[in-house]
Amino acid sequence: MSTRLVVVHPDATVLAEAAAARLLTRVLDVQSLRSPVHLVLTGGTVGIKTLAAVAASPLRDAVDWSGVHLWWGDERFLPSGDPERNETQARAALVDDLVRSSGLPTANVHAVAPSGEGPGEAATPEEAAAAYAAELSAFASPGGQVPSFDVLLLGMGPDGHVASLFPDHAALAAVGAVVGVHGSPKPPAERVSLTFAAIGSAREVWVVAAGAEKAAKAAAALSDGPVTEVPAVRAVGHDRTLWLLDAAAASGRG
Ligand SMILES: O=C1O[C@H](COP(=O)(O)O)[C@@H](O)[C@H](O)[C@H]1O
Repeated sequence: MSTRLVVVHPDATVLAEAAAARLLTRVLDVQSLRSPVHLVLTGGTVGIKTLAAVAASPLRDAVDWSGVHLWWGDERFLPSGDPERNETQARAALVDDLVRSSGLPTANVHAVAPSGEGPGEAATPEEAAAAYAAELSAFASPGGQVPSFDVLLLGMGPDGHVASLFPDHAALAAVGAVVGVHGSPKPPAERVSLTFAAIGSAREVWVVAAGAEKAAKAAAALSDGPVTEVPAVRAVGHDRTLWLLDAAAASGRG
């Protein structure tokens, strides 16, 4: 049975540092049991702050990064290197440094294809989604569509979206592992996202959120509100779900 734990930190900085320490400890624990480790990164304010805290932590040197694969829960469908791409921000905060200095193989960094016409680029979100699904499937656990994700990080928007699954959007009902998203209410309009099926297959899902503007939707998700209004309610890990909040984001709970 899946368990849920809510942990409240005083502010966004402590939240990011605690989430980073927790993530590195989890990787070390998993590496003592099995290899490789599959981690899913998130974009968003606290998500990227958490990656920067991982980069700054002395614990990162205890991890065998050659046995870690990095994936993304969603991507903004934009050209390579665009500053709004989750990949670009994660590379700047952590990933490029791990490749440069900590032995993370470039082949273990599984980004969603950027928009464009060149090699490794995709003309539409659907084309990028299909390529990402194929990459996930190449590392899938037996009988599955995606790898057995050890930790899947998600940010949550003030509207309750997770990954690129927005309230009242058709992508909430998508089947398969990955969906191309059009008409996102948050720019850019075109995105690529893991589906709820893929998110729910992760061993652990960790939602990281900070700020008073997230309080109402965090409270709604934690009291099992309707998924069409608060997609984050379906951010549930197979074994465990962690909600890592700052005090402001937790302030809407009764
Ligand atoms: O657009 C996105 O937004 C969310 C949350 O962002 P935040 O800045 O409100 O924390 C993020 O989790 C998601 O990955 C991203 O594409």
